[in-house]
Amino acid sequence: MKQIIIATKNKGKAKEFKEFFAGYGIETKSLLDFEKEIQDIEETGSTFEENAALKAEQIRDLLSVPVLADDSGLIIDALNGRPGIFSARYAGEPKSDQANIKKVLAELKTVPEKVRTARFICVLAIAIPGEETIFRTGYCEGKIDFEVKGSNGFGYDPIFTPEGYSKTMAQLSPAEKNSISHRKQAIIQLEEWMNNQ
Ligand SMILES: O=c1nc[nH]c2c1ncn2[C@H]1C[C@H](O)[C@@H](COP(=O)(O)OP(=O)(O)OP(=O)(O)O)O1
Ligand SMILES: [Mg+2]
Repeated sequence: MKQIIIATKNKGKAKEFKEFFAGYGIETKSLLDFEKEIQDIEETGSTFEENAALKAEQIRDLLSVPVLADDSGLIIDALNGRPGIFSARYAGEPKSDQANIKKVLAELKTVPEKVRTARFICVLAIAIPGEETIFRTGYCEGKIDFEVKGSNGFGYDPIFTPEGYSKTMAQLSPAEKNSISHRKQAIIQLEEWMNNQ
């Protein structure tokens, strides 16, 4: 495989996938690279897998090429797993990283450091014309900070400190984040499949 379409309009994800796949000699294009506007896909599933499949399969059917989609989010133990599949729109529409972060910090205001445990999850779906969709999952364990720190990355990175680190994801360099992230772990799971393409 020489090229794969990433069914995302998230610039942060698109950039990370470009870097991961360059390492395998595969070129990526995201939905942001198309001149003709591609409609937003409604994420109506009740699991990360369902939403990843919805995104990958709709774009595959539209373009008739191999498509990868990423459905990801933040799972916070003290919030019973929220925001979970609702991570992107946790504070409502239109989706805003800043508003989402504000909501999470407010909900965790009185929660002590020790029990602020959380994990990022990334579910990848790969949809290829005429083939069955395949899935791979990656996690990154960590804790939710009390305040916003750093400006790299995207989403909840400024409030997430990965296990074993004393900086938030947004204070790590892109290369450091990409070596430990949930997305990287999911890509590692995909490696065997990629080697057979
Ligand atoms: O590495 C990450 N660092 C920080 N935050 C992250 C990360 N990975 C996912 N997240 C957050 C962002 C968003 O609030 C949600 C994903 O939602 P999700 O629907 O999968 O993505 P999206 O709507 O931003 O773009 P799209 O659906 O077009 O791929 O989890
Ligand atoms: Mg989305």
